[in-house]
Amino acid sequence: MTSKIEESGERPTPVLECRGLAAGYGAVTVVRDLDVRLSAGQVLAVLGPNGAGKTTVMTTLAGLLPRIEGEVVVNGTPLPSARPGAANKAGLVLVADDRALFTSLSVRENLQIAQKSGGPSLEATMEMFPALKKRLKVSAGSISGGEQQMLAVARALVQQPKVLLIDEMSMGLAPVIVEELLPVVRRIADETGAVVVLVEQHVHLALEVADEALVLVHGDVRLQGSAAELAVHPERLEAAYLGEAAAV
Ligand SMILES: Nc1ncnc2c1ncn2[C@@H]1O[C@H](COP(=O)(O)OP(=O)(O)OP(=O)(O)O)[C@@H](O)[C@H]1O
Repeated sequence: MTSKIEESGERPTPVLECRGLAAGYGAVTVVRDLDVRLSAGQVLAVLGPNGAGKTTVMTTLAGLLPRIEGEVVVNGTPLPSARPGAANKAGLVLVADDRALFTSLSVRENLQIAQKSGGPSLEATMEMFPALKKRLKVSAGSISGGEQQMLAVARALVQQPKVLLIDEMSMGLAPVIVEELLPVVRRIADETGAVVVLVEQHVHLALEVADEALVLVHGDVRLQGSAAELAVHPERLEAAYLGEAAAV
């Protein structure tokens, strides 16, 4: 069905927009000129070699690092720089690469701490993670790495994110576990309408679930476009990783 906005040719207000974002540490700029425009339910894969600036982008979007330049806009409202509380209130939720779980608390308690009034119930959230549902009473420190990652994502979901930022969910996990987890990311975007920004080292798996992708190299966007296009042109990805500028 075609929406009224599509019929009139207007572009819908993006859920997440970054314009001319520059990020870094103190006077040192490590990411430059990042432009992103994502609508509800879209998944962006942020790719690139070690040290490219991917985590810096995520922490800056979440308001944990001050922006050096540029704007971050959520549902049309510009966010103040370096205000993690304001970013969270606007609907940005970061799943950090260290997962930051309360390991001595149970899985259920980790989720209850994060729950928001009016947010989804634990039961509804657990539908996405049947394996975790069986582990609700177990301490978060005793579940497997894959289950801990599920818990970290579930804990973000109970906060009803408009923008879910997931930094390297596959860190330390076997590829077979990553193959199970990444489709859940697609489901989250499809079923909740959240925008998902995903930093991922498993490039081909990430492109399978993403709508858009960008490749950061030394803080510059070397390639940006449709994930499906990139998936069928691995040579463009290779060129970007090797430092040759290209467009999708
Ligand atoms: N706290 C910090 N202070 C100063 N420089 C930092 C800090 N954290 C990261 N950097 C530098 O910023 C650059 C980008 O780092 P970042 O962690 O964002 O890259 P990344 O793409 O996420 O890498 P990886 O894939 O290895 O996690 C690197 O040169 C790094 O040394």
